Amino acid sequence: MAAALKSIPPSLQLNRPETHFLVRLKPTIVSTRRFAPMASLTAIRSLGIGETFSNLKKQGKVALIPYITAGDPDLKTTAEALKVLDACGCDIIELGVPYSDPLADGPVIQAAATRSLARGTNFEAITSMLKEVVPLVSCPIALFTYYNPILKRGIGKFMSTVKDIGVHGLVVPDVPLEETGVLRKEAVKNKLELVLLTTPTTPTERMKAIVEAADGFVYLVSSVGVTGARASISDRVQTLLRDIKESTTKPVAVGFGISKPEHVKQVAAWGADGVIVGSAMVKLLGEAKSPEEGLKELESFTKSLKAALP
Ligand SMILES: O=P(O)(O)OC[C@@H](O)[C@@H](O)c1c[nH]c2ccccc12
Repeated sequence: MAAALKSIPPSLQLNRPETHFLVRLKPTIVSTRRFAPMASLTAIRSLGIGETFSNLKKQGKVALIPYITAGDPDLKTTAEALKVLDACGCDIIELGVPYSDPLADGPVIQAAATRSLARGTNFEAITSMLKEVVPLVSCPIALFTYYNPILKRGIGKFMSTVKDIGVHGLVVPDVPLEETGVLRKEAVKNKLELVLLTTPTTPTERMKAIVEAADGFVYLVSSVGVTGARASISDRVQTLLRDIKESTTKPVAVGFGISKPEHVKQVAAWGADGVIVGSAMVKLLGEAKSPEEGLKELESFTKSLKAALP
């Protein structure tokens, strides 16, 4: 794992409130949730990722997108954390599938993956937890996984499993652009939005190809290196956002290093459609004295970030 801390290998190109009054399954309860208008009483599905962004844009709002590692400190707490994040007004949630060789992750998320795997978290346990929780969460969830676990299960099988649990999107940081064709075809077939990543060192033509192929949103990695809270966010992000927005009308969300309300405010002011916060959230949950303590800290931290966003 220590090796993984080295810089990312060159090949590894990284690459809410339409409130619909809805009669839920139990017709006695009416709730204001961010769900698509229901065709029937049988299916409750939140809005998709792209739809969420377009709703926010109409309201002049910026998406708050937390990332947490599934199973850290345990899956029960992950289930609670998803509900807390949703209740605090997060607009999309990235849920990470723990992986043994997370090349693009810094020490906080690496440690979270190690803890989660050590507890025996596996893909099957994550999907059964999600089957329970997704209907209770009003914002779309994007499953975050490295490419290898997808290949291990078979792309088609993986995609249909993910669709069946009601997840809306997929973020695969290490899929080489050249291999996104197959992944994207299966994702589209299963109505999943495949988010692709561009970095400060991605050549312009390659960035344009990534942006063209991305669904849901474009993930702009704010800085070179691995994930992890930074003291400040490089003002290069402003230029990178401008360059990307010259090539697309697709929403662009910025991640890497964002860990304070002032970061969130700054990145939104630079024109981001969404801000992604991972390591700072993962640290609160995974390193707290108890799961309850972690959930409490997650709630107040998330509220502070939400308050800083337009
Ligand atoms: O942890 P940070 O610095 O806040 O960055 C978001 C990041 O955690 C999340 O989007 C993510 C987790 N693992 C990744 C690997 C590659 C790219 C992005 C990620």
